[in-house]
Amino acid sequence: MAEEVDVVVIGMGPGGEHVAGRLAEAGLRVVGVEAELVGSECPYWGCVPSKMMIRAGGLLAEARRIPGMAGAARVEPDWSPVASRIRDEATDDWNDQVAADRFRDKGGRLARGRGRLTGPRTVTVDGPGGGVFEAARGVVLATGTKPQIPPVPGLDAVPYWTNRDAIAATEPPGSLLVLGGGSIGVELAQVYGRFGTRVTVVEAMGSLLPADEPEAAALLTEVLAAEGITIRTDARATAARHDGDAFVLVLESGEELTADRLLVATGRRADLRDLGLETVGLDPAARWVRTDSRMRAADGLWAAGDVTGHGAFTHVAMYEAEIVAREILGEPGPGADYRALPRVTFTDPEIGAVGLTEGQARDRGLRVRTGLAQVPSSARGWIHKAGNQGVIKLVEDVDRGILVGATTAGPAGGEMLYGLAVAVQAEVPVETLRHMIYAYPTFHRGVEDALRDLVKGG
Ligand SMILES: Cc1cc2nc3c(=O)[nH]c(=O)nc-3n(C[C@H](O)[C@H](O)[C@H](O)COP(=O)(O)OP(=O)(O)OC[C@H]3O[C@@H](n4cnc5c(N)ncnc54)[C@H](O)[C@@H]3O)c2cc1C
Ligand SMILES: NC(=O)c1ccc[n+]([C@@H]2O[C@H](COP(=O)([O-])OP(=O)(O)OC[C@H]3O[C@@H](n4cnc5c(N)ncnc54)[C@H](O)[C@@H]3O)[C@@H](O)[C@H]2O)c1
Repeated sequence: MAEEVDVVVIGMGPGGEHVAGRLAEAGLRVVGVEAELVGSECPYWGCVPSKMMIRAGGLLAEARRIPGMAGAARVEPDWSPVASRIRDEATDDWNDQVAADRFRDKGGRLARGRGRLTGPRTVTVDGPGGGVFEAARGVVLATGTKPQIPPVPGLDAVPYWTNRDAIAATEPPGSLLVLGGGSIGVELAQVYGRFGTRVTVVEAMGSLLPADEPEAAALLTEVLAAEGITIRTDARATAARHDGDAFVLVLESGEELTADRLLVATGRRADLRDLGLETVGLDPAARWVRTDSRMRAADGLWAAGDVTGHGAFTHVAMYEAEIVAREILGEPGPGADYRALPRVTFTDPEIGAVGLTEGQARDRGLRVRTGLAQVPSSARGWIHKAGNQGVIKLVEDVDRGILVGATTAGPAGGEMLYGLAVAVQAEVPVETLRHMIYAYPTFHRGVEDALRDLVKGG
């Protein structure tokens, strides 16, 4: 016999946790289904512990900048406080009791196990908290993503790391090969490098962070190389093996790269095969669960987070989850709008970006004007000196006279982004941006320089 509830949420990562908690607090009968840990990737193996690692690596880098600026400093990296902080403060030793209790305190019911659709508004959960649930209002899919492992011959037979192993490591490896120079690859490469690991990043495309502005990617490449990281772009691995203690990646050129560990960070993908999507008329072989702007995937079925393919970020998961919550509760509010989607890669320099890159804007047929400013040339960048590398790039849709994208790379690059995200979202005219006051001497005052360059270039 199926048990009747109001809503079943499959997957309790940041997206599922948000929508399930909101609906339970509103008094609905909500079942949250989770196969692993409530909270999932972000707090246990992603954003939070990786940013703790980055904070620690940043402290080392700042200390190394003291000579010539503030005296002398001897830096002795020690991974143990980082590992302890991740174990004790971030993850409770990968125990989700606090998160599970938080959901129950809101009135939700947690079903531990693997959920799948077995018909419209029907979910079967296999596991200790299992059962069959009829969801009167509907079902929310928030099942996230998993690492995408490329089909490199031999890779499936070697004990490579994914982000989970790199986050849970109790000591830094002597050497590390990082396959993939995207966000995970560059963030973790820099951290481990700062703790003394000899790091090589192998990226298939022509640059690191290939989805970002080339100016930002070039800057990051220069900084990482200066820190001693080896970067191989346009590099395709044709084989992988594990010889005794060492991992070997064979490149197309025949060159062999060797290290103590191999981290695979080549993107993430949704796994829709076992979710029973065919029982509601959707394609289980699809790459993502496609939704309308109200996050509706089918009648009585919504999706939120990584699984929708709009950007694998916690802020996207929570944004979409909030739309689903409003839809189910009948609350007014706008549908999803990704024009000003912000993203920050937390390297040093941080790479902030919002909206379209120049390339994306041109591909859409927009008439584009760009403006560029170098952070070291700004008053604050010059004052900052050591570690001041950065660049600000603006992308204008000339016909509308508004910014459609921006990149802010530099110290506090992620924080510099905020004003530009508002400008893109609210379509603030470039003329207005040019004639406002930028506090002196902030890093974001460099935006004024980039605006000047934009107008000059036009
Ligand atoms: C190393 C790393 C660093 C990151 N850093 C950042 C960052 O700084 N900022 C940022 O915004 N994002 C960051 N991200 C991305 C962020 O973690 C994800 O975008 C976010 O976790 C997505 O949330 P979600 O709810 O969509 O899915 P997930 O967090 O993937 O959660 C999905 C949950 O669903 C469960 N599940 C799946 N299928 C089933 C099923 N059939 N039944 C029951 N349960 C199921 C899974 O067990 C999982 O717990 C990072 C990711 C990684 C890996
Ligand atoms: N700061 C953040 O917000 C943050 C941090 C980490 C991760 N994330 C999220 O997690 C997602 C996954 O991160 P990711 O770094 O794994 O993916 P990614 O898509 O950012 O980068 C993957 C990289 O691997 C490269 N690649 C793919 N196949 C390859 C191969 N066979 N050989 C060499 N290179 C190959 C790609 O060209 C790409 O540059 C990100 O897209 C992002 O949305 C966000």
